[in-house]
Amino acid sequence: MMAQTLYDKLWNSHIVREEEDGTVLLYIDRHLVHEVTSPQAFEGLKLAGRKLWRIGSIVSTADHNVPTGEIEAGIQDPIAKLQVDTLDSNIKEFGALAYFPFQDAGQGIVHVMGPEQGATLPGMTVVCGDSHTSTHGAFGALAHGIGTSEVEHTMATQCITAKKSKSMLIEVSGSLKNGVTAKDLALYIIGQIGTAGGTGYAIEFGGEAVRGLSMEGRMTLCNMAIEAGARSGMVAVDQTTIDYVQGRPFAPKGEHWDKAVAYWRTLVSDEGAQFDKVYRFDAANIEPQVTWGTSPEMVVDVNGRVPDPAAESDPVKRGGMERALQYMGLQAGTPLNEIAVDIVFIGSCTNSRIEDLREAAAVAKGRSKAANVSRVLVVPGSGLVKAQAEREGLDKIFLDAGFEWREPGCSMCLAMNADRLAPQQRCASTSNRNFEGRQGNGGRTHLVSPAMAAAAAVTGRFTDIRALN
Ligand SMILES: CC(C)[C@H](C(=O)O)[C@@H](O)C(=O)O
Ligand code: SF4
Repeated sequence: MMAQTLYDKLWNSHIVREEEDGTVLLYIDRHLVHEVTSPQAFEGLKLAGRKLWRIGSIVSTADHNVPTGEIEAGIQDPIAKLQVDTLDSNIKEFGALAYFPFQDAGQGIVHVMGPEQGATLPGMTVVCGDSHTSTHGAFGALAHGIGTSEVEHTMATQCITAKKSKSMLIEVSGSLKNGVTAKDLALYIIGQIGTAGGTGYAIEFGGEAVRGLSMEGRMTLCNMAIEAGARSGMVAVDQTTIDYVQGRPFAPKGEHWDKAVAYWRTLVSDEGAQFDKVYRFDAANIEPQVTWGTSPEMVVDVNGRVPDPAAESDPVKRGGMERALQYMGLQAGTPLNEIAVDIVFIGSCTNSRIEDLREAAAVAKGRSKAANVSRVLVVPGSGLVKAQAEREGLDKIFLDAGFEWREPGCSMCLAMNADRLAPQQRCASTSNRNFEGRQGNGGRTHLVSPAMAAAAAVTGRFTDIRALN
């Protein structure tokens, strides 16, 4: 048999039917559901008098609209409240394998909750009406976002219609330097291949530097595959994957576990498998990254400078850079480490897992928020992450440093709840998108790793984390 990629294996094992033009009905194992993209889908089922095809595939939580401050008081914003209440009543009516509603101990950002519950498993097809579903590919799963009509289609039939993407391998050799994290790797890759670099491809991340990442790091990397233009990113299964999954609530148990592990170990690209495109990078060239513009590809090393549009020969790119500098309130040539920040946000499905919080806390420990920084929000990705962090005393470290310790949710990652930037406020953020207005109208977002965000919080400007050690 021909050598297969991991993507080939995941794809082939889920084909229900294939048309001559290559369109496939693809079986979906796990359907993650949040409050923003599910109301119309449930409404469609109701109108057609349909039920869920497989209740046991649905795992749900509320995340985008939930407040992260005083949650005992409930949701103040009527539109947000309606959306979250609608999810409650839909799940009550239709059922689910598991539901973690607002104020539940297991509630959290859907892409943090799924893996930590063992609801995301190797070999699965995972969908959600959310572009960052690519996160779950870290488990050797085929995972991507779907639109609301596909959410309804999946609910009704357990399938989506799809066409196979081209395959891309991004191989990173060597080991990441001290202070350089999966987030820096993700930003670096996007800086190199661009936000359209992965368009039309399913990306497999491999090589020594990727093998060396924890599951949290792999999730951060696959989370940002969508910012590189690819709907899905994935990492082959290895012992790190299996160790992470073992013992989680929805992971297989007993003899099922042994059988599952034997299968999961086959979820790697075969020796000699062919990819449509291959990129190779060396981890030794990667420094801590900071975005300077309004797209994740507008990124430089922390010790670099804001680039000069005049040096760009492509007029379209030059125009984009000029506009970005104006929006961001920056001058070409300014050293990144002289840019002062107003707000710091540590959270989002990119970087709100326990390891991210540990990395931020290691920087915050014994230090305090700089005087020019008005707020530092630390937002755990889920209730379970929050509880774990509190067991480790991380909350105290943050509070002692003058940071805010908040309740789980998407929070300031996007302006859909009460946590937002005011116009022109400059934010060091561990999230994944720095588009105009993403964190609030007129807000200025710089994407960084958790350690770099904490370093910006305590020094008041972008600072090479290694200069603090
Ligand atoms: C609201 C949701 C549909 C959206 C997405 O698809 O990604 C959001 O999570 C985001 O990050 O912009
Ligand atoms: S944390 Fe941000 S990127 Fe992730 S699902 Fe929520 S809004 Fe989207």
